[in-house]
Amino acid sequence: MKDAGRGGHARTDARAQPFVRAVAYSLRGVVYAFHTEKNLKRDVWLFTCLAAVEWCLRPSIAQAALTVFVSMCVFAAELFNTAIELAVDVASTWKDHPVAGMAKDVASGAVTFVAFGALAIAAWLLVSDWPWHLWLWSLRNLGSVVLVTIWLMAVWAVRLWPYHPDIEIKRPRKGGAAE
Ligand SMILES: Nc1ncnc2c1ncn2[C@@H]1O[C@H](COP(=O)(O)OP(=O)(O)OP(=O)(O)O)[C@@H](O)[C@H]1O
Repeated sequence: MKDAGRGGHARTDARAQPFVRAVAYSLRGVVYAFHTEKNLKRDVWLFTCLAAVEWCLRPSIAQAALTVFVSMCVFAAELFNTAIELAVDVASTWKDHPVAGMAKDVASGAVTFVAFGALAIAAWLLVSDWPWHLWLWSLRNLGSVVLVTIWLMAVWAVRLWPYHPDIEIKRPRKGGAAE
């Protein structure tokens, strides 16, 4: 990693309120992860499919809120995993070390746990809404549609937010050759 943290932080206006700065830093990290991590990109599409299903089946507002919360947990778990991977790469200087490998495996195990929980909840919601009806063009449970759509737009806003890699993160393990 070249000039990792401080160089990028210096670009955020130092005169900004601490809260605004904190949000800007968080957004920077989230945008980085959503542009570089294949798992997060896949999760965005999975959540888009889930939203489409909810537009059609129109679950109750409580069920829709549950799916939004669960998807937040999945995204958060992926973000923690990404942070841990980066920290481990820096700590191990991209060299093989059994502890570094184990740390990454544990972090990815945590994501797997959350993902299975999310799948179980999605399955339970689908089963509990049986028999399914296509409510796509009706006004039924409109609050659910609004909630899911707002969260979907927020997720896609982060995914499509212009990403300017102001730091260079090299992960030689993936490319094969270490520098
Ligand atoms: N420094 C290391 N030393 C030993 N093993 C490692 C090291 N880095 C990664 N590994 C092993 O390779 C696996 C994949 O690591 P990598 O950094 O490529 O993650 P990734 O493919 O980006 O994972 P994810 O798909 O969760 O983002 C790890 O789970 C770990 O078992």
